[in-house]
Amino acid sequence: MTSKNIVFVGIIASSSSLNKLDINSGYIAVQHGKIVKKGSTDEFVKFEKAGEFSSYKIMKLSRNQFIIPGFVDCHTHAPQFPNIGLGLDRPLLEWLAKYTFPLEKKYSDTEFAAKVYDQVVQRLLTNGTTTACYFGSLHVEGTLELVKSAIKHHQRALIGKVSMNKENDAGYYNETKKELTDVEEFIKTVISYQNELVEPVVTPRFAVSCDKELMEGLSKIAKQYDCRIQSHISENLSEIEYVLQTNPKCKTYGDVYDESGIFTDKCIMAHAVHLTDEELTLLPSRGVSVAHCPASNTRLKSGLCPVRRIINANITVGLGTDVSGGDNASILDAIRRTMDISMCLEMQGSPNYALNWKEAFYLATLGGAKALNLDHKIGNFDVGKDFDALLVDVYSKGSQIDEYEGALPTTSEEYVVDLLQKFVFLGDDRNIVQVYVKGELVKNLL
Ligand SMILES: O=c1[nH]c(=O)c2nc[nH]c2[nH]1
Ligand SMILES: [Zn+2]
Repeated sequence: MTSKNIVFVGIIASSSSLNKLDINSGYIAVQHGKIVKKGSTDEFVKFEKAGEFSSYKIMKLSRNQFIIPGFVDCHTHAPQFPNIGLGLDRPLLEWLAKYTFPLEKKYSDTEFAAKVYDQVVQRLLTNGTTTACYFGSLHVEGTLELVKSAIKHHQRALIGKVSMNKENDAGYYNETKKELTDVEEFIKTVISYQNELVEPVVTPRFAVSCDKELMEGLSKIAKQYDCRIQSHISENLSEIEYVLQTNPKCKTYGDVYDESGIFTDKCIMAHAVHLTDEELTLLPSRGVSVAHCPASNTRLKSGLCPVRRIINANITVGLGTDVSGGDNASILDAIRRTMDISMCLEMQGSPNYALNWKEAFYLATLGGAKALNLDHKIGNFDVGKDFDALLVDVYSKGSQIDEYEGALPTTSEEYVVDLLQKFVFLGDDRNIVQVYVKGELVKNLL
């Protein structure tokens, strides 16, 4: 890894809002990992002539290359990666009991944990995920291995030791007191590493595996250490039924979390497929954001999440791959499924539900950064932000995208939009030729 002062000159694309994707020819200057200057190509030429960039490495992009912000995965389960693509024949609660808890239990073995997590972090960086919000397992030491892997490979990561105190067949849970002590130990240890890219997250698995006493204790810890909280909500109808049965005084699933102090502006909830109108008012009133996980919602037959309805309710939304309920560890896949699921809902009669590719790209970048409360640092290329970025080559050698001579428009404005569109619909890790996190080069195919 090398961190130099670099100026990138060429096509630069990033979102400033859901409806505004800026694609320009120009330059971005990066110093000590931060964006210090940007502007047009003419300005670059002027500054270069004046010697302003004499201490910088100059990267001139080719006609088929562009720079975009790194992808943000707002929700994935690192210990479940060995199960990716397997065991997707059961609905959520049966799937957890049959495949997921038995695998996650194995992370009491720190050697096993270290090996898996090293692969997981590298896979995500290869896919262009510069920031990931991870669920670990129940184990302090095992989940610290994930923290160490993220630090080693220089990935920006929010990492939670999973909390559960309700008995299950796998015996995969803790007594409440031990759980609260373990969570504090985990948080203190991560903070003691003093790594600027990695932060701990309080992580009650969901209200099926955590009782009110535990959730109240966890929300106090989150407040004490000023941590984010992540969990799951309203993914599956049987899950909702169970939560309401076991919390008879609550009218909605959201009330269960809210009454335990979980719902704050530092809270990220995965799924939210079946939210009621009351919950669609409650979540934004508390500043809760949602990680939209279209792959697992389909694979576990949980439902078609009405993401446009959630966005219209003023809830901040990012995307999650949710491995291994989700079967794909790339945010490009989450972008495409977001478009597909929202289009299915539109075709079933919900007008204007479909998200177009520019909107889905926003959710994968700035939307995710906002959902994780990281948009002051990442998500687009505003001056002052950290340089988390992907250098994409649409026609890189061996990629899936073929170049058809004369097929794309010749005006440069249309050409660059089409290039980005091709990547969003067809690209994969072979097109992501460089990945930068806070200015450090963490993947290089050039
Ligand atoms: O998709 C999911 N994956 C999980 O591991 C999980 N745990 C609770 N709810 C969950 N949903
Ligand atoms: Zn999940």
